[in-house]
Amino acid sequence: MLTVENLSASYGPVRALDSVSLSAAEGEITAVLGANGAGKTTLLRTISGLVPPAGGEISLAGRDLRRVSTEDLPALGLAHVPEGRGVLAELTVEENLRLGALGARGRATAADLRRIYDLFPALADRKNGLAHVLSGGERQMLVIGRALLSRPKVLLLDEPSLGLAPRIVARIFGLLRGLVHDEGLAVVLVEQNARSALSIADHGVVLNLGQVVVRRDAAALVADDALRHAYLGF
Ligand SMILES: Nc1ncnc2c1ncn2[C@@H]1O[C@H](COP(=O)(O)OP(=O)(O)OP(=O)(O)O)[C@@H](O)[C@H]1O
Repeated sequence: MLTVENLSASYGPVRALDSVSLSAAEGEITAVLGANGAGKTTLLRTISGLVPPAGGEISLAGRDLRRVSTEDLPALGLAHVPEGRGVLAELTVEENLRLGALGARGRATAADLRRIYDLFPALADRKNGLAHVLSGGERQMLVIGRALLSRPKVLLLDEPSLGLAPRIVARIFGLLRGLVHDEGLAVVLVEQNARSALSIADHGVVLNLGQVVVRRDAAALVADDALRHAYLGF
């Protein structure tokens, strides 16, 4: 569904991505792992057109994304949930969700909203409350739910586990796994929490200094003690 080939990107003299190749298939989660500064966020931002590529190719269902502007991506089926759980704090939970449909499809229908509330019942309980009262885990559910309202084919998720208790991470990742399985979504999951990410991922790609240093099935990566210790810290 999403294919990235030999993608490079720089910030001035800093080469943050160096010829990175990766793909994300329908119904699968590709985890992108690596230390601080490895280039994970830059990879997602370059796919989304927020950082201009210095070279390489990006295609979504065969279409060249380098020629598509960022604001047109939701309509083509690409949703990006950046790090930081940005919600509009003074809007209600439901108003925040409705924003997710706007860029891609116009107005959210009652059925669209019901689908998100079925997936994340905690949001249904708070739908008329202001987003600023949500816990960190609920905010993460809200930004994922908002992205899903555009009915993406590919979902880019940047560090969804950051700062959340392990129990909440397990719950959100479990929901994500179910969603990918049921709806055939292709997910690129950027995480520093390699252990949790690999517990739900199909494939793992490790970045180091902007380059892919390991690419394995998730289970094989977890089973390889030497790789795990060298790159993943668990
Ligand atoms: N806006 C920027 N301007 C200049 N350099 C940047 C900028 N953003 C990132 N970098 C540099 O690019 C490299 C890759 O950073 P990036 O944020 O993509 O890594 P990361 O793997 O996502 O790390 P983190 O987990 O800390 O977000 C680092 O050397 C970083 O310092």
